Amino acid sequence: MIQQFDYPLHVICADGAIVGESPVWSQREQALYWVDILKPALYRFDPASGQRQSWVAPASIGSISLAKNGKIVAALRTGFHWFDPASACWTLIAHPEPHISHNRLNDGKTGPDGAFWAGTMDDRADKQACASLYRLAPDGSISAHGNELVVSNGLAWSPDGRTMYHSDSRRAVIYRYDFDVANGTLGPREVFVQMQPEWGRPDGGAVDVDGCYLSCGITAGRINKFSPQGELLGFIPLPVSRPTMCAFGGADLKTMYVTSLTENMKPDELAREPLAGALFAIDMPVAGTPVAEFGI
Ligand SMILES: O=C1O[C@H](CS(=O)(=O)O)[C@@H](O)[C@H](O)[C@H]1O
Repeated sequence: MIQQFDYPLHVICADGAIVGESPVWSQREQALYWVDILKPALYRFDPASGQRQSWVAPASIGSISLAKNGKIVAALRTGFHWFDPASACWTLIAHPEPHISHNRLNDGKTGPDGAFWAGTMDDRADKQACASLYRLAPDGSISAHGNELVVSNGLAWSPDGRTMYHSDSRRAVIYRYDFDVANGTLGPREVFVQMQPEWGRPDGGAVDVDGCYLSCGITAGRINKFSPQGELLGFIPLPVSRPTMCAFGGADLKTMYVTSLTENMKPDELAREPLAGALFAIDMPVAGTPVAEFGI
């Protein structure tokens, strides 16, 4: 039986982001970072003080990861970059696809191997399967781990680090791979979930301490909760139709932050959804699995 989970939901920021994405919780700072891909901008929110900061990014910013050196790794359209919040400087690390001008880097996350995993997406309206998944190692080298994707998305790892989840939003499929933490390598790709239309397309995801995969169902206005076996257990309804990514935060990792978008929404849809593009916080009964920081 599929359950509806009505957990308390709070609006953190209702600025109408173009494409809000990549919420990342900093345990060290007890603060949340996230991006608006197309603005393009990086944000920081301190729940204790309510204070917000923002930085303009030099190109579309698909995702970010915190790094062990206190900086941020960013997946910009122009390649992987370092961002130093202290100096507000962006520095190129490497570009995986300088030859494909219509692609941009999209969803990304640091895995339990300490590397930043991020994939690309076809940014054209008529999307083709020309995107790939990349691993940026702490030494700055890049390796490819899958191609013929349309919109790479949904990266997350199981609590023991031995399973990696990854989706292709436009193929409406979530994959799972055995993950070798010591070597940062993947086993064969397996279908974890083939989405039903009413569940939405699979956007960003996160894993809780029970090993359940929570996936933003973009266009369906919900977060789908899947068991470690890929069974739909239920969903969290949202006041917006296009949630983009979720991440656990708070001192106990029991706050789920959720970003959303307004891109390509028609005026009547925007009128019906005054919170489109907002950042939300949901009080969760089960804590999330901590996300690793980039580096060794
Ligand atoms: O991560 C993203 O995913 C969405 C998914 S979809 O292509 O709409 O299915 C996309 O809208 C967004 O631009 C992108 O950043």
